[in-house]
Amino acid sequence: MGSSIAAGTADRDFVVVANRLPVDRVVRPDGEVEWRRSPGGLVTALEPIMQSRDGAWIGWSGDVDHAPEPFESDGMLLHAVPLSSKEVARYYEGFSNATLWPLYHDAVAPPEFHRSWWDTYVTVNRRFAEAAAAVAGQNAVVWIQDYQLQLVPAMLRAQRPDLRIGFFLHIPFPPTELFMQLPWRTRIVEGLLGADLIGFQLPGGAANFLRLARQLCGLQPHGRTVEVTDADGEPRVVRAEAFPISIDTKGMSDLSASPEVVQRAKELYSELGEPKHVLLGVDRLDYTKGISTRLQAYRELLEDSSITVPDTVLIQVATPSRERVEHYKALRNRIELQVGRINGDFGTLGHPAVQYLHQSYGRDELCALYRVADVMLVTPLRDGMNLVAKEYVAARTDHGGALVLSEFTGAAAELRQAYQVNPHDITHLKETIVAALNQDPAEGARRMRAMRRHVTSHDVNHWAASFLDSLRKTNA
Ligand SMILES: Nc1nc2c(ncn2[C@@H]2O[C@H](COP(=O)(O)OP(=O)(O)O)[C@@H](O)[C@H]2O)c(=O)[nH]1
Ligand SMILES: O=P(O)(O)OC[C@H]1O[C@H](O[C@H]2O[C@H](CO)[C@@H](O)[C@H](O)[C@H]2O)[C@H](O)[C@@H](O)[C@@H]1O
Repeated sequence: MGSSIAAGTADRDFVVVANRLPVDRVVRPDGEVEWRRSPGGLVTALEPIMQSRDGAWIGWSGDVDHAPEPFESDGMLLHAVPLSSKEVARYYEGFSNATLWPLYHDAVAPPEFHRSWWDTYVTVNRRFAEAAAAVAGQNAVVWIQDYQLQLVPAMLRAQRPDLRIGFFLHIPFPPTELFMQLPWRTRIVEGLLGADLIGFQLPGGAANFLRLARQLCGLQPHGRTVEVTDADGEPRVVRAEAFPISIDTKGMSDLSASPEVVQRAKELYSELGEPKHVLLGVDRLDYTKGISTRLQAYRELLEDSSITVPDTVLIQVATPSRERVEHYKALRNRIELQVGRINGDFGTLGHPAVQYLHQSYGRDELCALYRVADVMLVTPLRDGMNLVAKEYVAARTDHGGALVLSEFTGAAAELRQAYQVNPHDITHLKETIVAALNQDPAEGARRMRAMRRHVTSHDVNHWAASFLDSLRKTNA
């Protein structure tokens, strides 16, 4: 897919800058390289805008030391930013995923601070900013995504003051007490202030940011805005606001109601031995997702015979993630030890208590799993949003199932009818799982209908449109 074109033509009206390109490199059996679109809400929402507005997407291809020439794909220009293996280690695995990621998630794992990682983060952010400056046309809209690229807004503005610049943070923005640990805290806040609009998942993130703009940069916030002075001496307004991200709700509902997925769900249920209760977890194997506490609660329910095997099974899909980062390696060992012990202690021949899958699944299979699960366990210790929770709701076109949802996810602010829980409180987590397993079907359907109404009216298109509308009005 896609054809190679000349680089460096600054003519694009709408440019997305993200750590990753929305395509995966696939080597066909004949050795030919093909770029296949990776499924994801962000690209689904932005594709129509890209196509109607001459769009470009700038990102890393996931390859080391090699980037394809810019190429057109599905109506947008894909512009790959190259990263060397040292840069992947320091910018991506290091500063992004071993410094910022844990720090921004309540320091549930200790963040590491290394000056060499920071230096590489600056270098790589500059490379992304230069790529955006080279691609964006006069007065174009540039939308930068996420914590890997927090310096890009200011770097880009310095080169291209004509641009309208938006930034969206997909993960939580931490309380000031935690953020202040970061040796480069002022540089990050200044980097973000290069945007006209900074979007957060929750209002609390925006409030934390504005507090830091006062504390670290001496600025005076007024409501949701703060005024800065640019290099040319001109004043500019920066707006910080919440835009909770969502999913392609219709796409997920339609897929779930398709005859293939309905049939696959029946097969899965039969393959599982038609248990009375199916519980499900779907997460990247990440320490923020609370997989360990979830397993502990499940173990204790088996210990006190609140549930039994083979009447009950827990399916845990743990998608491989950031596998070279130390905390992730340690987490995998811990989780797999826990799963092994539960199965050793409570499984029966042919009926494990936990079906653990350290694999990535196709979208259809994931959707069939959502349909089969009586109880969906979403128990992160901290999560920016958690799209899995919203996908489960969208997939339950039958109004069946129950969602157990950590109050420390962004999704909890919207999915009020879920069985909300503090995952640190194992006793309450156990009680909540039992309540969800034994819910009255009419009450369950009422909850599910209400949540479905919300994700239908607040889908990913609504998210993108609200952000871009607010960006258009800021400094208009
Ligand atoms: N196709 C596929 N998607 C997955 C798999 N595991 C997780 N996902 C998707 O990855 C996304 C995870 O988003 P979210 O819950 O917000 O957590 P994040 O991993 O921190 O971004 C959801 O859209 C999931 O459906 C998998 O095995 N296969
Ligand atoms: O690119 P990876 O390092 O493999 O990580 C995958 C993505 O994880 C993070 O997701 C976040 O964004 C979701 C959508 O807004 C949100 O629901 C979730 O709570 C966040 O954790 C990360 O922010 C992305 O940049 C990564 O691509």
